[in-house]
Amino acid sequence: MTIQWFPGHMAKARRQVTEKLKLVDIIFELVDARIPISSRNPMIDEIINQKPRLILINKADMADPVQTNQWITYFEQKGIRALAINSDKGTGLQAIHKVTMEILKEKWDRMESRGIRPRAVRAMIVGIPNVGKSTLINRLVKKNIAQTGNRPGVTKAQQWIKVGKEMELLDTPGILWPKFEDPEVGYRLALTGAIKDTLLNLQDIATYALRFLETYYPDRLKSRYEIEEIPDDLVQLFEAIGKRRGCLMGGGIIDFDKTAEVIVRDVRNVQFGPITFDLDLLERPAESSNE
Ligand SMILES: Nc1nc2c(ncn2[C@@H]2O[C@H](COP(=O)(O)OP(=O)(O)OP(=O)(O)O)[C@@H](O)[C@H]2O)c(=O)[nH]1
Repeated sequence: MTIQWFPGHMAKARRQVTEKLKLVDIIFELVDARIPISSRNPMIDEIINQKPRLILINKADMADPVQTNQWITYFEQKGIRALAINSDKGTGLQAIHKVTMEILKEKWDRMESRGIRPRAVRAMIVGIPNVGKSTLINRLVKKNIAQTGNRPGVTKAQQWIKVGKEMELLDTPGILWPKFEDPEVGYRLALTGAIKDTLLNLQDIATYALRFLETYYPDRLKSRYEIEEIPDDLVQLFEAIGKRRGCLMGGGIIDFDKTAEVIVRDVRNVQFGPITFDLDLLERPAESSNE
């Protein structure tokens, strides 16, 4: 899905999530394991207010597992439970219900002490575009409900999807916008496929990826493109990769656009192995004042 986030659209998205909040006991906030902070909505705390929440760090198969564990600790130190999952394969999903019941224990105990019979937990998934919301819903219900229930122009009541006997999910997830203001975050969103390529210059995105790989994963960069030494000069690096990958125009001149495309595609297709891009955001003042 392609979304342009105009202020009006943001207000509408926010309103839709806020309206549904009162229907659920808990929010499942889906983030991308490669960018657990950059893939969060900047106003999420304000939007979901005091509602209990579980952060689901999705696409864990594409991220560095050591980093993912550190992110889980990070969130838990802030008092938010977090789980690493892979919605594509269904890994880690079994723990969702158990942890949800731990989060909601007090509320459930209170209900029980007032003689209210235990009922299924009601939950809603929220997250930025492409983070895997529909995949997760489909996995949880093991059917292809999420997409088919979402035809435009079809007026429908709020639908609940049963996940086992003990949980019910809203069939439409809440789509929230990512942080746009920070260019670094923008590149990371582009590299993980959360925003359209046309929003940023492809050569800039590729340059960002190369610099990142050079800094944190130089061996993976060298081995992917069979380069002995990474040249300091960016043009030379592009040329070396372009030559290796046959990105040439007439006369043997390197096609920089094509080379950029190859690099970005390789990152998205995990050709450099699992990578976490949010390595250095833990101490950002903007983030800590947000939480
Ligand atoms: N490798 C991997 N891919 C995943 C995982 N979860 C989702 N995907 C892929 O990510 C892409 C986006 O998934 P969707 O479920 O369509 O994401 P969404 O959040 O519903 O997207 P919007 O409808 O744009 O809001 C798809 O190609 C999925 O197959 C995961 O855990 N691992």
